[in-house]
Amino acid sequence: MQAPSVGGVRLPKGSGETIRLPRGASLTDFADKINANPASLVQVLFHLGEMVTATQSVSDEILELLGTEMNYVVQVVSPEEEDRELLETFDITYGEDAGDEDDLQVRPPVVTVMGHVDHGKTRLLDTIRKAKVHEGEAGGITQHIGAYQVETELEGNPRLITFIDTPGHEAFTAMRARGANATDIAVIVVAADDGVMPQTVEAINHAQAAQAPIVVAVNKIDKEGANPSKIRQQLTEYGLVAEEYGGDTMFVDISAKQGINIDSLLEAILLTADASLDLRANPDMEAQGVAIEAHLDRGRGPVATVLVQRGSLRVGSSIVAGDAYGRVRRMVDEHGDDVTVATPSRPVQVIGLTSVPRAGDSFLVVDEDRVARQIAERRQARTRNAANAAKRKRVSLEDLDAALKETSALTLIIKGDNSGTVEALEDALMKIEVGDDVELRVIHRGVGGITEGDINLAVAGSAIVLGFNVRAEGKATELANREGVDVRYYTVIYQAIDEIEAALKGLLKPEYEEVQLGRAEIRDVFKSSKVGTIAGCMVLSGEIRRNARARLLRDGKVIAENLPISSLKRFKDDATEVREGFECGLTLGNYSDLKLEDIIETFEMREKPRA
Ligand SMILES: Nc1nc2c(ncn2[C@@H]2O[C@H](COP(=O)(O)OP(=O)(O)OP(=O)(O)O)[C@@H](O)[C@H]2O)c(=O)[nH]1
Repeated sequence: MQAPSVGGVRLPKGSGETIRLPRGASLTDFADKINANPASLVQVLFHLGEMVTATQSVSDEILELLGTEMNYVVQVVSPEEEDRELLETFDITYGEDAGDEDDLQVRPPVVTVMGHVDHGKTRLLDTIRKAKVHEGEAGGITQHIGAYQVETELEGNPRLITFIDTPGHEAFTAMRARGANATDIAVIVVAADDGVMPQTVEAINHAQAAQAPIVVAVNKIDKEGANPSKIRQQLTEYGLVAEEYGGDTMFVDISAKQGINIDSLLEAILLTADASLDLRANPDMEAQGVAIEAHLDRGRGPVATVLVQRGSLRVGSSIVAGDAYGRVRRMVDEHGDDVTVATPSRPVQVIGLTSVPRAGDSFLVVDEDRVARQIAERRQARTRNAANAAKRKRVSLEDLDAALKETSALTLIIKGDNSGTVEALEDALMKIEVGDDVELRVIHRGVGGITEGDINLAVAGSAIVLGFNVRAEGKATELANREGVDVRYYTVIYQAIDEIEAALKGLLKPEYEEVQLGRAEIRDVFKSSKVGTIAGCMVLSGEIRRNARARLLRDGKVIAENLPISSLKRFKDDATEVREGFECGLTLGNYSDLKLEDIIETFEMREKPRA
């Protein structure tokens, strides 16, 4: 192994081998892989012009740059890839139907209802639930398990639709954030007496981002002032053109309250599904899908509602959901009835997990309990590592590399009375535009009063503490005073932004501009064996100062730049400055090409005030 030296540090260099790092790894993670000292990697990057600390999470590009420099091939692995590889070690593929075309069977569409606050999402889900009870289901839908299925009819054929029973796009996006795409079709509810509102637009954006076809339910048509055609018109702006206007989006006018046109809405959902989606899955494989709701039940232990997306889930199966695992002891549907087999698009409550998964976690059935446990444990370890890494990153301020201190940075801790303001303040601060040579860093943010912990962190990270509608608690104030920590209180966001902006400008490296000091004309040139070529001058304007910089002009052209006024005399005496209208003798370093009538211009560089 070679041991090259960068900035005096000896490093173990690779010979082209591949190292795999999770996305967002730090230099410490890198160093672990190659048995090096993290500080030496900080230095390598420093010499490459990148200033990062050992524990900070760095970009793919930096990991790769470091790899190239150290002669390793770096492969950055995303969490999804990591998980796929984990499953591969058990010979499991998640997310695909096994078998071929012939094994696929039609499955019901899964629908999420979204829309603006109070436009009737909950009411609509209730109405559908009550109106469309499975034939022979005496009790109706009695349980809220997070999703339910209803039976309806299309062109004389019985059909099922699955509704996710958590209205709104928060649940929808939370699931998508975990990589789960549980929804096939989005029903956007718009109240006909209110019109398109901000969250209507958000919901449309979310649905479109997920590439879920949209059916528009124009609700509250029973109300006075309801104007369904206005809704159709408003929505054309968002790319939703009603079929009757020549578009391909189905609009159905309904009243969730009076149960008007609910059947038409269900029909529209099925028609849209049939027209734009190929909803088929293989029921003859081990079940896979997504957890849509989970909680800890006092009597039954962890309870999770899962949506089967492919395969069939059976009582007795070994299952892993996120980092929870177990054996399916019992399955219950939305009527409170026991289920022995759940086929694609069927939501069921599963009892038998040893811990509670998160909404959006994927689940899958494996051959043996042992495999389920091993997958869950490996995922738990990964979650723990990620959490530890995050924690390390937070306290990393103590070991901020000296190199980093050389850059101009303003480090902040933000505390506020609620998470919304803290976020808003951080966002706004991050948007302040200052040059590239200064950086704003928020090392900690949180809700609540300013604590001793915050002050200690501020000391370690040389940070300023911003309190928005919160104050330092007793001991924290003492500590801040003792340690000289700057704690600032605000109640108005703009005031905070203005002050931080001013502080950032103070940190900017100064910009300089040239300021002319004076001009002199050469009237005489003589040589001295001791000091070289001397110019006898008349100061035409301003003043000539010793040690100022000068340029030489001949016939209006610059013939020499950046010359020093190295000696300056008035008659026989040394002078520091000679003003307009006086004669002087000077030398320009050892520059000797001086002629009569040349002009000497002197100037100095002054710090430019910032706008
Ligand atoms: N007149 C009339 N009122 C309705 C109709 N649908 C819902 N409402 C009423 O509108 C109000 C809001 O309905 P919700 O179903 O709670 O609305 P939501 O969209 O779920 O609201 P959030 O859960 O707050 O986002 C309730 O008072 C409903 O009774 C309707 O078709 N006609």
